[in-house]
Amino acid sequence: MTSQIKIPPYRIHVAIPGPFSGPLGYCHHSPVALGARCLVPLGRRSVVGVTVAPGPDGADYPIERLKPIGAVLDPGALLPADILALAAWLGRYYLHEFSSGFLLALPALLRKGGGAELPVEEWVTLTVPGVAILPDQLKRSVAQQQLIALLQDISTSTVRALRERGFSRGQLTSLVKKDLITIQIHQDDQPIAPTGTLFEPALELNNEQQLALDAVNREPYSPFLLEGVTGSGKTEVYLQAIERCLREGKRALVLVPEIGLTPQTIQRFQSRFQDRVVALHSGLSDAQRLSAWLQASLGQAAIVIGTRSAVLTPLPNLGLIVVDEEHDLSYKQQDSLRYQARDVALKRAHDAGIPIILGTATPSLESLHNAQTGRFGHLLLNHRAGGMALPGVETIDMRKQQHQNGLSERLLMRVADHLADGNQVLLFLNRRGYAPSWFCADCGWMADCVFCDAHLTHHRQGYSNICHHCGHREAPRKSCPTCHSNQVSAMGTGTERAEELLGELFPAVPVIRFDRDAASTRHKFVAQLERTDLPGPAIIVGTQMLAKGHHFERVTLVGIWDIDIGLFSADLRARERMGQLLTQVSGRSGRGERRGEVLIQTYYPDDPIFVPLKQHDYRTFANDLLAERQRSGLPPFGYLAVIRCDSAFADRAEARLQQMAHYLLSTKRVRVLGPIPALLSRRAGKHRFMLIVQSDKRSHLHQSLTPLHQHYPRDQQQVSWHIDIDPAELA
Ligand SMILES: Nc1ncnc2c1ncn2[C@@H]1O[C@H](COP(=O)(O)OP(=O)(O)OP(=O)(O)O)[C@@H](O)[C@H]1O
Ligand SMILES: [Zn+2]
Repeated sequence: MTSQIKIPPYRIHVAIPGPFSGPLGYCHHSPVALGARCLVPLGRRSVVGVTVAPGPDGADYPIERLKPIGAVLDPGALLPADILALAAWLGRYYLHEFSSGFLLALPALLRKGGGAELPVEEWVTLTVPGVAILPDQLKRSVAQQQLIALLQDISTSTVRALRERGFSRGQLTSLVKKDLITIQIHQDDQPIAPTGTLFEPALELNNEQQLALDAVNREPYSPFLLEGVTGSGKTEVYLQAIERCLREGKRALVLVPEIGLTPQTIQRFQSRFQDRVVALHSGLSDAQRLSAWLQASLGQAAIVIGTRSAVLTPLPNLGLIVVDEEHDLSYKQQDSLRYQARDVALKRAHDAGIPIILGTATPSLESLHNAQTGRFGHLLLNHRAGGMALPGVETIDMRKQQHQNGLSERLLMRVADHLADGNQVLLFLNRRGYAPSWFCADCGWMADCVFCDAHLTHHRQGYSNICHHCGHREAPRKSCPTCHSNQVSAMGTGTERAEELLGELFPAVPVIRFDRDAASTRHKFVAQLERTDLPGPAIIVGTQMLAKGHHFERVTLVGIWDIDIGLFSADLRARERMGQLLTQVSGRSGRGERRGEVLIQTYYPDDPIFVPLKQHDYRTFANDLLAERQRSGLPPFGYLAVIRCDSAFADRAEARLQQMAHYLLSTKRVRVLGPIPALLSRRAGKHRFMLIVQSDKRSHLHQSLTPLHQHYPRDQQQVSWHIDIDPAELA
């Protein structure tokens, strides 16, 4: 008896989570659209993958030995061709698992195999009386008047969209009771056509803004660096460039740093455009993220505004990309697939043949170099938009000052003056917690983390000593373990202590703190931001969270409490970051009607970093750094990768990197430095080493590094390692 098993005739290539360098082959009884998800067997498990084009060696494996696909989850392509191509490029370029770009492109629920349908929505429509009524007739409620006026403008909307605009369920219900609107439930997956119609008129551009806007042409791929001093009105240029893009029926993608995507930012876009704006950020639940993603990919949104991973959002007929604060560190993912979203955005714009605007007051050295060598158009806004002058910047020589916990008399007096004038003051202290160390005044002992090569930070809230690297916590010792003295206490000043001190000095003034503890969630962060809107003087104190493009209308004094530690960091980019941070933080001063002032406390007032920064000359500062980079062949004049390796056994980690160094040197295409211990040489019980790999040619770097994954399995003998292409820091 012969039984004939019929082999499904179609060969399907699927990108699957795991350490594979290409797609895996499966078979199926019918063709499957590229970009659809399917459920496939992998060992004993069943996993969700994405169908893709065959890899280089995908065609020759005998089809009878392929396993059949378990189920096809999508009727057509879920990821369009442009995103598939970009996702494949991501894995290759960043030398990571083949599937990582595809998985990054999908919202979590879709990665887990969930359905890709938009949830049903509640739609609000005006009734006949609702169309006819004059909003003023709703005498008692301003909100209801605004709601009716809005609906009369846009005719229909979802309850969700109205709530995003700040209207409440109760206000809607009142209008239903008055028979002015109806709410109906149905699903809508029809794309809309962007129109660029505005709710509020655009601002009249000043000369520089107009020149910048006019330069952003419609030609195929044209990248621009929009370098505009703080408060120069870069956002208005984005808004008007987007308006023109929507008028042509195309869509726009806007990337912002994580902390910059506040309800205020989203509102700024929503109150300008009648077209739908969809936001993608880490504050969304999985279901909300899925809904936003589907709206974007179905073409229901005209503008998508999002953080790092939004760069891979499918958007039909994309016409413009904007990357705000392009220098921001949050664009670089620091684990797993270590991509740089700004660079991915450039690649996306290039492949789509569309303009892209990178905006900032403090360009990254890479972007500045690209602009100065003509690879990017260079658009300049040298003046503040409202005609306000940039703040005066001065240093305070701490060697000559009396101080209380690091707050000098001079700065304290100026704080008091500005508060007395009814203004707000912003104090920057890049150190969270109560104090950076727990210290014995008799012998100098300091509390260290048992798992890391680092001191513990003292936190008053919760009264504990915490390691900021691994999260280890312990109760502060009351006596010194070395000399048994009881003279142990917190030493130095962090934001928590600064808040306490300022509260004692200015009991009548609210102190609003921003750091990862006081603003640990998006919600808390926004609540703190809202407190800064209350009338009257206030002190805002916090870490670099404060530096990211926030527009505090009434801040007239910015005080830099302590940045000296940043002057001596060993990291390649430490000075670049320092200059950016100082410029950005200083730029929060004097943005409203009153002239601002900036005071920088330092024990090193002669450090050359302060000379250009006092004159608001970020460019000279950056060009000095560029000259140094050129001398040493560092980016953007050469190409870098870091291989980091860690293990509970220091010798094993070091030996693994030693082997890699030998191999890499044998390719004769790269220079290798190391293995050397990482800046934090032990973290969470693991010893950490790194290898710095450098080349004058990008292709040489990739050719040398690509084979490493085959030669050295990633996690073996308790050693794990990864490659970081274009590292943001060498730490
Ligand atoms: N053409 C204009 N006329 C009048 N006011 C303007 C104009 N353009 C922008 N503004 C106002 O100037 C202020 C600063 O603008 P915006 O926040 O866009 O600056 P920015 O360049 O993004 O600054 P930063 O880089 O510091 O975040 C805003 O209040 C904005 O409304
Ligand atoms: Zn630790």
